[in-house]
Amino acid sequence: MIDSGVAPAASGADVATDVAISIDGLTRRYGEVTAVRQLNLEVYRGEIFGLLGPNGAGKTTTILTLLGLTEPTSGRVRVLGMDPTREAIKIKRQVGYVPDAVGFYPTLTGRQNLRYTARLNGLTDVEDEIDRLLEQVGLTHAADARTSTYSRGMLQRLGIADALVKRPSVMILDEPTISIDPEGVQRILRLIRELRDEHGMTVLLSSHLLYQVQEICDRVGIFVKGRLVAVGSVEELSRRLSGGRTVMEVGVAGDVEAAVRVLDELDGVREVEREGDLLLVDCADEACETLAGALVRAGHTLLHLRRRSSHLDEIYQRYFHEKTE
Ligand SMILES: Nc1ncnc2c1ncn2[C@@H]1O[C@H](COP(=O)(O)OP(=O)(O)OP(=O)(O)O)[C@@H](O)[C@H]1O
Repeated sequence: MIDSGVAPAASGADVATDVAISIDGLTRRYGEVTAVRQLNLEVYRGEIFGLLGPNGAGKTTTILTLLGLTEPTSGRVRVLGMDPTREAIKIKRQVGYVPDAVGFYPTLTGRQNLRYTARLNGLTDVEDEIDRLLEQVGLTHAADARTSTYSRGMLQRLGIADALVKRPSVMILDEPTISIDPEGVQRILRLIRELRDEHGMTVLLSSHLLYQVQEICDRVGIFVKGRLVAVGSVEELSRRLSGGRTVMEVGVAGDVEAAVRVLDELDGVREVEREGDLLLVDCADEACETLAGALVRAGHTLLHLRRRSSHLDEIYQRYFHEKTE
């Protein structure tokens, strides 16, 4: 059994100023299907949090509950301290939402659609902001074309600009880059990171694209069949799975075989393997700190020393299989 690190949310946690989203015992059933089961989760202000999980795991249902677009069967949800069921309109003003399939008025241009959203939100004097957003999502060239001529990826980019027009303090994105080309993805990820760094925006995104999530998210939650089976940073989850063992990458100048002999002798070192110019040292967590000193004392010059953590896809597969077997 893998320790999931999933603890119930503290009661009344949403009143604390550092929590943007709090979910406490959320269950959502559709007839016989339980889409989300006893979910407890907190997303902190200024955090980028990734929801991961296979099709049908319950990610979209959770997001719709946060936006007041569907009601919990039981449990309690708060967004910026507000109850989405009762204050959906207020939440809509402060939360930008990018659904997986974005719809716009097809006969209006991208720019006109953004203007329309701004007006709906009571914002005036937004022309410069709209120009900037179109540039940030890479749509300046198509700003004055009707959205009926946009590709799916272009609509998705416009969806992100549209959610940002109202200057939200929380952004919720469902598969934000699924139709966007790799170069566009890098641009969008950079933008999300900048918005967090510069404006302290809280970001919740769902994705299947694990490398992307690994690159951008501070913490991730892994969903399987309506349950959140693990929460933490990629490094924390990786450490939890490794059961107190670590792989260290070591690079030394000169006599590599002699370095292998030094490492093999150390307490807590289980195996030393070669991978190109590097040595991979499988050792107990406590042994990691002794490697560098031992090598230097034996006269080796250390060129590289780094803890190797699991990639998110490895972590995901492990938790996924644990819960479905
Ligand atoms: N309106 C609905 N009516 C009935 N069942 C639904 C409804 N919405 C979702 N479900 C079911 O709830 C479960 C969770 O669906 P949900 O869309 O939340 O998953 P997801 O993790 O977002 O999946 P995907 O990655 O495919 O978008 C699925 O079994 C789905 O069939």
